[in-house]
Amino acid sequence: MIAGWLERWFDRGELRRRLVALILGQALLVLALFSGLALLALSGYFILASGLAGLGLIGMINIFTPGAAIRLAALTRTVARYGERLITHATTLDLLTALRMKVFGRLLERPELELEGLRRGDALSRLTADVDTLDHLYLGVAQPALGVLSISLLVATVLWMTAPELLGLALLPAVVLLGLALIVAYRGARRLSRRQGLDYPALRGLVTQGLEARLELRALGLMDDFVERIDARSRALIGRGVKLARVDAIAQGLGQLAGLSAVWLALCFGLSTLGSGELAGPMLGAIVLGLFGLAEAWLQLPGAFRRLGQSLVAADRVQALAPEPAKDSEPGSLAWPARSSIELRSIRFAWAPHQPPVFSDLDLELQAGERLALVGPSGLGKTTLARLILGQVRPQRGSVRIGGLDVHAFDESLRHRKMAYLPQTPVLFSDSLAGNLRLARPDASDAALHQALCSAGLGDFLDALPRGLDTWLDEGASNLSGGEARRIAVARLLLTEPEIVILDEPLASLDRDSMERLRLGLGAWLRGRTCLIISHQSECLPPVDRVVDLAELAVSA
Ligand SMILES: Nc1ncnc2c1ncn2[C@@H]1O[C@H](COP(=O)(O)OP(=O)(O)OP(=O)(O)O)[C@@H](O)[C@H]1O
Repeated sequence: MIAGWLERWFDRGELRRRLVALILGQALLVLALFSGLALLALSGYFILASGLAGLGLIGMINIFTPGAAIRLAALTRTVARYGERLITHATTLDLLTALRMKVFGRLLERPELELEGLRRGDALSRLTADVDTLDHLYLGVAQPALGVLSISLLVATVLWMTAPELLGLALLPAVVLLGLALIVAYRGARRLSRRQGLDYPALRGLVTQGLEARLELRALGLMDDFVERIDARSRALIGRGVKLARVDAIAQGLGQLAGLSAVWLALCFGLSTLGSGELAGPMLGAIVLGLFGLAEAWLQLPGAFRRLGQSLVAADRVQALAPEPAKDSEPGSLAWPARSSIELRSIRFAWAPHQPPVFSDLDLELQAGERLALVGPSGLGKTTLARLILGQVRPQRGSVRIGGLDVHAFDESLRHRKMAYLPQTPVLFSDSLAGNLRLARPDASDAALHQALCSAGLGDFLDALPRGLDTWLDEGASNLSGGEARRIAVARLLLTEPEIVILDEPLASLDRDSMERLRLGLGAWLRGRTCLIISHQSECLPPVDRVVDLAELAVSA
């Protein structure tokens, strides 16, 4: 299971490079566990032998060899444990770093539309948490499980050689009980973690929504109801946490019972056979304390199996959010055509199979360098059309061609460089004004930024800012008016050099004066570029060659 998952994310070379470290770490862990066990067994032997010799029940004993062996075991345990931690933690962190890079790399390969969904759905923070959970998979699950299995086999072999009857009478029942503890831990954690994984984002989403809509909720008198909903969700989440803790406690209890039952059973049956001379007293002491050491090691297992359940749920989610890219989705590698005309032919597009199509048979053509205004009432599909041209979504039928070539044949980064898009609600980052503008052109001089702001009609606005280009913009540009934020986004666009420009409501929320200034600035910049301007009304547009009403286009289609 774990091996299959690892192979899906890492190629054999990457795994082989880390394999030596992983094997060395595992060997050191087994050595540390074995030394701990030997320490207890030897102590048991030594204490009983000394006691019996003191009572005169056995003859002289050698105290030097067991004493030296105890010191050696204690020293080995400490050094092996230190080395194991050092090696395995470094390797696991290294693997996790590589995994993170791969997961986020794959995410970036997903279509933009899906990424939008991820951002909204809080999926990214869940993904980060899930990748972090995966460090348990080796450190908290595979490694202790293999280590404990190794020393359990070792103890079974020693018992088989020294007191074979204890194998069936003491060890076997304890192993059955331990198996039960592991099943409880694994199944309980898997079931509850899956639900918890859904509850956390739902609660976070609800709290964020509540914070964003707090003024509306207050105005409508719905705040108490909303708080009650958050409360109910968090109570459900806490309830699941309590259940998980209960499962954990039951599994730990069963695990402890398994270990201690091995000790007690070995003691009882061992004592009963002492008289028959099958087992010497000091040897029984070694076995009982050795089993005590094994019981201690077994205590790690229920926790490891609980983490296995949680990690596998996390692994499934990571796999689902960042699946392997389909083999046929190789990015195109065509060069950009000399003439950037746009041609949409017989387009049928629906957002989802069960939804009515936005377009059922749409044709539209823009000559290279032409400036077209697309007008029409809200909800008719103007933005959808822009996204089809940008290649963000694919039509179910028909083709979108740029310069005669399919838009998806171009590499995505080339498309981003050659096609600029001003969305209806552009995003500004919490950064300085200059930082926001330089996203479009990192090497732009202050003079270029100043010029872009003036062309967007923000010359006076900039002059009035005490800190000028260094002015800080709050998250979501909340310290700006809607019109200012929109024009800053336009200024950012003016710093780019695209062949095709799509502007979604560029002059919305502006007064007549600002609109006039922006029309002039945009008009000069758009010269020579193929341009599609989307608007509700045919008035208030930058100068265009042609106006097309989408309502007529869609009806005539
Ligand atoms: N991401 C999406 N997922 C599902 N449906 C969508 C999505 N975006 C838009 N739609 C639907 O597609 C239809 C066209 O929407 P679109 O935003 O393209 O219209 P519009 O003409 O640009 O509207 P407006 O002028 O109000 O921006 C609408 O019915 C809308 O609900």
